[in-house]
Amino acid sequence: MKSRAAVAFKPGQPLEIVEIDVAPPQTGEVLVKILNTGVCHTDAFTLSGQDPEGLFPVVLGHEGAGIVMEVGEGVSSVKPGDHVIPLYTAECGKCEFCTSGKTNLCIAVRATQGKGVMPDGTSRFSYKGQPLYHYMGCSTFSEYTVVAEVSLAKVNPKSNPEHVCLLGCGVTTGIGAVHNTAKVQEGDSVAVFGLGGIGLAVIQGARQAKAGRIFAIDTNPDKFELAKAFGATDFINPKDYEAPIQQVIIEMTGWGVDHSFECIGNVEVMRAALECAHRGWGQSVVIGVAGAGKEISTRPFQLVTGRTWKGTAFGGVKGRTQLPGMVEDAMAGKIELAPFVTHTMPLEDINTAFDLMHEGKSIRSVIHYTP
Ligand SMILES: NC(=O)c1ccc[n+]([C@@H]2O[C@H](COP(=O)([O-])OP(=O)(O)OC[C@H]3O[C@@H](n4cnc5c(N)ncnc54)[C@H](O)[C@@H]3O)[C@@H](O)[C@H]2O)c1
Ligand SMILES: N[C@@H](CCC(=O)N[C@@H](CSCO)C(=O)NCC(=O)O)C(=O)O
Ligand SMILES: [Zn+2]
Ligand SMILES: [Zn+2]
Repeated sequence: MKSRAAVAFKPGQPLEIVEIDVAPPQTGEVLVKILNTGVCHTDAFTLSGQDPEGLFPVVLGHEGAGIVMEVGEGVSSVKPGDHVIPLYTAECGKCEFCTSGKTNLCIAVRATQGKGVMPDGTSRFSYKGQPLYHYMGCSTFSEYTVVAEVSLAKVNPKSNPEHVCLLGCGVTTGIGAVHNTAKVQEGDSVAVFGLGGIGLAVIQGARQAKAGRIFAIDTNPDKFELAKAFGATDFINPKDYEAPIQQVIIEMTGWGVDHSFECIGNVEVMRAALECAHRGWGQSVVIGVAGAGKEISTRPFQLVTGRTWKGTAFGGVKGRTQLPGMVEDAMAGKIELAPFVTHTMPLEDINTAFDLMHEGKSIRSVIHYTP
C-alpha cells in the first residue's frame, strides 16, 4: 500500500514528505495507522548523524499512537480496530530480560531493531523500489507503519491520541525514571537538568512522589514557567553563575540533592548532575542520549563517597504491561499530558517541529496525519 511519510534520506538534511510503499505485515507483525506522533529530541539526534546506530534512508519517529489495520500470521494479542502505542522497548514476556523482574530491556527484537529492519531481517518500507530503514521498531513518521506484535501496547480506544502519543516516549520516560529507576520518596530533594519534554515529565513524576525541593535547571529561562506549573520549587540558569553548577546546588542544599536527573544528553552536565548528588547516598540518573564517541567521567572519589550513577531507558517501564494503565491515569487526570503539547501541525510541516525544538520554542510538537 501507499503511505505518506517524512523520510530522512541523509543525515543533517530536512525530512522529505513523499509517498512510500508499505508491504503487508508478515508473521508476528502488525500494520498500524498512526493518528498522531510527537517529535522527540532523539529523532533530532539520529537525524543529526550522531547516533552510532543511525541508518539512512530511514523513516524516523517513535512517539506515536494509532489504530491496528491488519495483523500478520500468528498475531493474537491485537486485532484490527484496536488502539495502540508502538514501543521502542518491546515486551515479549519470555526472554531472559522480561522474566528477570529486574529490567524492561526486552531483547526479543532489539538486535534487528537496531539494524533498522523487522525481525526477519527485511524492511517493509520502500521508495521508488529502494528499501528504507525502520527506526527504533516504530517509524511513526509514516502514516502506515509495520510493527512487531511484541512492540505494541493496546490502550483504551477512548483516549486522545494527540495526547497519549507522548506516553510512547517522553512522558513515560520522565515519570518512569522517578518511580522505577530513582524510586523518589516523599520529602526527597530532586534536581532536574534540562526542561524539555523529558525533564518536565521528571518534575511531574517528582511531584507525584511528593518530593520536597525540586530544582529545575536550564540554560533557557523560558522553560521555567512550565517547570513551575508542573511543581518545581527552585529555578537555576547555569549562565547566571560563574561557579560550576554542581557547586551552586551543593551550596543551596548543604550536601547536595537526594536525586538528580540528566535530561539533555550532555556529558559535562552528566558529570555535574552526579557531583551535585548528596554525599553518602545521592543518586544521579542519566536519561539524555549523548553523541557517538562521548564518554562520561568523574573523580572516583565521588562514588567512593557514596554517590550512585544510574541510567534508564523508557523510564524502566514495561510497555505492554504498564502503558495501558498509564493511559488510564492520563484519562483520569493523574498524568497531565496537555501542557506538553505546545504545537500541533500536519506531517507536511514536520521540519518546523525540528526547528522549534532547536530554537528552544517548543516542548512537544505533535504531528497529525488527518485533520
Ligand atoms: N533514556 C531514554 O529512554 C530517553 C527517552 C527520551 C529522550 N531521551 C533523551 O533525553 C534528552 C532530552 O530529550 P527532550 O526531548 O526533552 O529534549 P529537548 O530538546 O526538548 O530538551 C532539552 C533541554 O535541555 C536544555 N539544555 C541544553 N543544554 C543545556 C545545558 N548545558 N544546561 C542546562 N540545560 C540545557 C535545553 O534548553 C532544553 O530545554 C535527549 O538527549 C533525548 O535523546 C532519552
Ligand atoms: N542508538 C543509540 C542510543 C539511543 C538510546 O539511548 N536510546 C534510548 C531511547 S531514547 C528515546 O528517545 C534507549 O531506550 N536505549 C535503549 C535501547 O535502545 O535498547 C546508541 O547507539 O548510542
Ligand atoms: Zn524519545
Ligand atoms: Zn522479552
